[in-house]
Amino acid sequence: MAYRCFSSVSLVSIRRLSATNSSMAMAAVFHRISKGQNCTSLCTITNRRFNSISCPINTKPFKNPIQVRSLAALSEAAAGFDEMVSSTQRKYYMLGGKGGVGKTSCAASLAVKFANHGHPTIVVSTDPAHSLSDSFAQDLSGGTLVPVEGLDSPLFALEINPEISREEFRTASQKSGGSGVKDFMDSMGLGMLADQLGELKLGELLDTPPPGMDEAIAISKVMQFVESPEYSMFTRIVFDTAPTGHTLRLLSLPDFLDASIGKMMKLKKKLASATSAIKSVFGKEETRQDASDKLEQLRERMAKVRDLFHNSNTTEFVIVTIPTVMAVSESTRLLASLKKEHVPVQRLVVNQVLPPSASECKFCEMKRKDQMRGLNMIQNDPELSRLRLIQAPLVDVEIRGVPALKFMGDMVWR
Ligand SMILES: Nc1ncnc2c1ncn2[C@@H]1O[C@H](COP(=O)(O)OP(=O)(O)OP(=O)(O)O)[C@@H](O)[C@H]1O
Repeated sequence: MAYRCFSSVSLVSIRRLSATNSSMAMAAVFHRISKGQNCTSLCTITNRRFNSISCPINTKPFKNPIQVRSLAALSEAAAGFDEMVSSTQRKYYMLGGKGGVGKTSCAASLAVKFANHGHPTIVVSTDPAHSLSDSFAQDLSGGTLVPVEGLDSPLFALEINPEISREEFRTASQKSGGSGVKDFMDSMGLGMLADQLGELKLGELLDTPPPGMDEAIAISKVMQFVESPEYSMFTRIVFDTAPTGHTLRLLSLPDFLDASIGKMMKLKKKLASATSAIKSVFGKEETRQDASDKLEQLRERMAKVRDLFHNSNTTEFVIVTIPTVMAVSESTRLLASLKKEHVPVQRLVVNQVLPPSASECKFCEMKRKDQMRGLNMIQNDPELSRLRLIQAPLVDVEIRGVPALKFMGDMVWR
């Protein structure tokens, strides 16, 4: 049986073209793709056989031309990248959505595009299960800013190590009034104050942190970087966030942590007189002061994170989804929660949409129908349909490495 790839877009060919730096040829390929020509014409341009997704040849035309039109109409919606790139003021973009829909690919491709448009950019992963390194096909781990190779403009990546950040927080809290101080106060016969500490349930908080706490700490860590004068040159910060559940909890966490840390600080002041007698004996005042400063800094940063989430002049949350009923339903819930938290949202990326094709096999036909259901849900949802819809086609190989991300960025962020 003869086989032909069903996807109109081939990264295999694009990689080859980008390796020869033939952006004109890439533009020609993409032009043909966007005109809905099938893979045969793309193969002709690139003179390359596809070897990824394939299905039996079936030259049947579409049964339902409305479906094609509807997909095409969606693809005409542009991201409004000009607006995203225009200001030289620092902007934060947070990309989030259901697991596996393409958040990292979209975030990384946006960061590459910003960098290529003259914005020194940082792309940050706050997902404890990082995939930035995989997406860029480079080792970006280590919890510090790492330059991304393969671009002419400055792009740095940061994968926050939640374990290390949590440990820092735990140490600071324990030194400044957490369970370490509780034991200490107990041993000094100050049981009443120790009970007050117990009420804060700090031990519990630190030993079994609520989901999302890693993220909140991660973001506060990012603030540490972005506030530092050394990094003031960066004008675009793109966050690749964890799947929806984490993100939602994260949004309410700055308030929660601010309150918890606030309680700790208050208590710290109450304890000041009691500890002043002790400190001379133990000579640990300096350490406690350091820890206390650290906690105060964390609190200030949390307040900044909270403000940042809500400032539509500087921040935008971009929802990423795929055209399936499950993913769209989750996007609806995410948007509702973001609205409730007053987080600015303007754009919805619908990723992995089957590109138009002149011929159709049974599998593609079924898949396209299925995707139409998801797309219709978006169009009929009063809230989601108000967003700027951006379509990203399904490509036939994994999106990995800078050339592939550049290609994706040019498709999505237009
Ligand atoms: N438009 C696309 N066409 C083809 N493959 C894609 C597309 N977008 C993403 N992918 C692939 O899907 C997989 C998941 O993508 P990605 O890691 O970006 O998703 P994610 O939402 O960040 O996942 P997670 O929730 O696990 O962090 C990757 O292998 C990626 O290359």
